[in-house]
Amino acid sequence: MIKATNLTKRYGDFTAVHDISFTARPGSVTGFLGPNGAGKSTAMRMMTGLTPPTSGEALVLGRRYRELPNPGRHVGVMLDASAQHPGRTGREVLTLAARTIGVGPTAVAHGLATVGLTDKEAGRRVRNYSLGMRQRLGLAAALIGDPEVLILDEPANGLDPQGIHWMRGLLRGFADRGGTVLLSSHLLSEVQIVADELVIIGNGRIVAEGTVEELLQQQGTRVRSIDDAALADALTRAGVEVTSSAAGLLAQTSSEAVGRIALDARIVLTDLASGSAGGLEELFLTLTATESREGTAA
Ligand SMILES: Nc1ncnc2c1ncn2[C@@H]1O[C@H](COP(=O)(O)OP(=O)(O)OP(=O)(O)O)[C@@H](O)[C@H]1O
Repeated sequence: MIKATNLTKRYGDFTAVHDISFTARPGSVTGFLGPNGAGKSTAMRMMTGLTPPTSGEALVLGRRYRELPNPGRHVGVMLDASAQHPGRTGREVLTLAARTIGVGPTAVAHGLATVGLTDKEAGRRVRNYSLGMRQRLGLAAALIGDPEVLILDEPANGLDPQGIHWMRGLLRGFADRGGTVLLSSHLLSEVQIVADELVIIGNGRIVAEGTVEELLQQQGTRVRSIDDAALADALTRAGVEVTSSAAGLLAQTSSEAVGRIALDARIVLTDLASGSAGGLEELFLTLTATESREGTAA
């Protein structure tokens, strides 16, 4: 697993990562989500021993990354897919990665097959790769040591919808076999379809975390019924805060509580869902609004 405890990084008087603590667990895909400049890459660099924290610590499989014996056999890392040597072929990049951590050449063919790069593509120089192909190659390099943990910075960047769907299957399978996955993105849509748990970061701080369902529940419950006025009345009488909009009623309680109150009032529900009409997108924008460039400029 990955455990960050009070992880902080300061550059002069600028704090890029401020006191973040979270755990990414085996068997689940944890999405690290935040707008540009939120501190995701800096946090991942600290987790993989590339940047020393100013304070706090990040442990991977119970140790600091640099203290892991042959870390490539335990932790697959992809921080910058475009950093691969442009003059080498994909196969050369993977062969070098395999040699560095001491795995045999069969791992190269297996890695290429896993990420769907053909023999012909593997023979081309990386400078001629599309961004999506580089991401696939980066993933193959991260997976080559058969690690238990994956730390991936913006792995879906440059992938087309089919590519994102494919990556989701790959990471899901990895997690289902007991692996731990931490992946970052600035796009909710990318993370939402892949991740079980979300850690949302804005301006270096964690602003929300939990499963998609838990985060949606924080926004309340969206409900429609055959008589919204009567339902709003019943909810208010039960002490639940209710607001009305074109999308129906938004009740500040769980969907179970709304269902029970409607049952008691004998009102038929026609629609019941966690979260506001804007869903997680609205939550993400609200939580990170004051932290993002647009929020700061406004
Ligand atoms: N070496 C450095 N020196 C000074 N500031 C830095 C350094 N590295 C990162 N920062 C700053 O820290 C902040 C967080 O950057 P980081 O790259 O971690 O963000 P990010 O969430 O990964 O963003 P993006 O989605 O754009 O990749 C930014 O304001 C960045 O300019």
